[in-house]
Amino acid sequence: MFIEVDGVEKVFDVRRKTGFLKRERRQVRAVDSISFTVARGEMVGYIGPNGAGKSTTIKMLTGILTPSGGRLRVAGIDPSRERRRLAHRIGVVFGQRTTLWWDLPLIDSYKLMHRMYRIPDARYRENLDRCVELLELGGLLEVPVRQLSLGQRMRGDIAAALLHDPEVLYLDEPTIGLDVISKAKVRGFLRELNTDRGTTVLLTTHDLQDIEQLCSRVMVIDHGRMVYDGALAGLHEAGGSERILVVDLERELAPIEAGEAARVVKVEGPRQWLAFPAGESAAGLVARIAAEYPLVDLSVREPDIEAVIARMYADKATA
Ligand SMILES: Nc1ncnc2c1ncn2[C@@H]1O[C@H](COP(=O)(O)OP(=O)(O)OP(=O)(O)O)[C@@H](O)[C@H]1O
Repeated sequence: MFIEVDGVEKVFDVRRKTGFLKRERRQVRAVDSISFTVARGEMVGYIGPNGAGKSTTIKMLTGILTPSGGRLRVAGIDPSRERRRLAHRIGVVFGQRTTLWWDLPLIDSYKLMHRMYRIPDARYRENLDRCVELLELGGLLEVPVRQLSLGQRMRGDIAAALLHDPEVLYLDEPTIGLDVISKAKVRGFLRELNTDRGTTVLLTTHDLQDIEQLCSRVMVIDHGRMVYDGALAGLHEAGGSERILVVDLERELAPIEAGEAARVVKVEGPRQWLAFPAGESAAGLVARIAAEYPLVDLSVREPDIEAVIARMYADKATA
């Protein structure tokens, strides 16, 4: 297995000031004995609520943090022991932070990485050309990073993480704050990277559509523990989660009757909200409504991860 995580834990010692001289010592178990493996070429989503332990896991996989217990291997390497050797084989993108030099034109950051990673010239050129083309960076190379939009900067960061041909790419919230078009570009690129080059991808996100469009497998962590590992459809089933179809009709009408497929949960003038199982396609439902009602516009809202996980617990508690 390319990534092996076996009973890995991370405990932080936290000191908190509780009074003038008083300090309280507390331990935070950020990751609590998790185990999983990822095969070479897999693209896996890693999701969970805020503070669940996702970033801590990624930091241990890159070697930035040393586990408090358990066993961890990436490409056969113990990340925290041989962080520099591993660095040549992995790429990391933190959506909320950039690895690019803020004041320099984008191309200068790439030139610095070329030297830092000692990437052979031909390989550097080839990878750069490919990223510039696929991530549409052509017109941006001479622009200082601080002047790039968030979406442009994110594409710039993804290219930076790939110049040294990593076998695995860790992405922490790569679509956070991006508009619909930028999201589509980033997702398209990642899909291609995974299918064409076989790069293993571990993707942390709050956007279930990232997972839906990219990953056949999703792992869910909550309070440091792995609570689900499987297909996204199975997660929706386990959580009984629902998507919401919002339809605008020509005029105010009685609640739409969609039979078993969906139920109206809200009506506001000509706008109606219908809940339907998240694992099912909206296409059939939309077609049926369009055939019988004067439909003007529609949109689909995804369930958020917090809601899906909360429902999983609610189901377990009542089971
Ligand atoms: N350096 C640290 N020192 C102390 N506690 C920490 C440290 N880093 C993380 N934690 C704690 O560990 C827990 C897990 O944090 P982590 O950042 O891994 O969560 P996350 O799932 O990535 O959350 P988010 O989605 O908000 O980024 C949290 O309770 C956090 O406060």
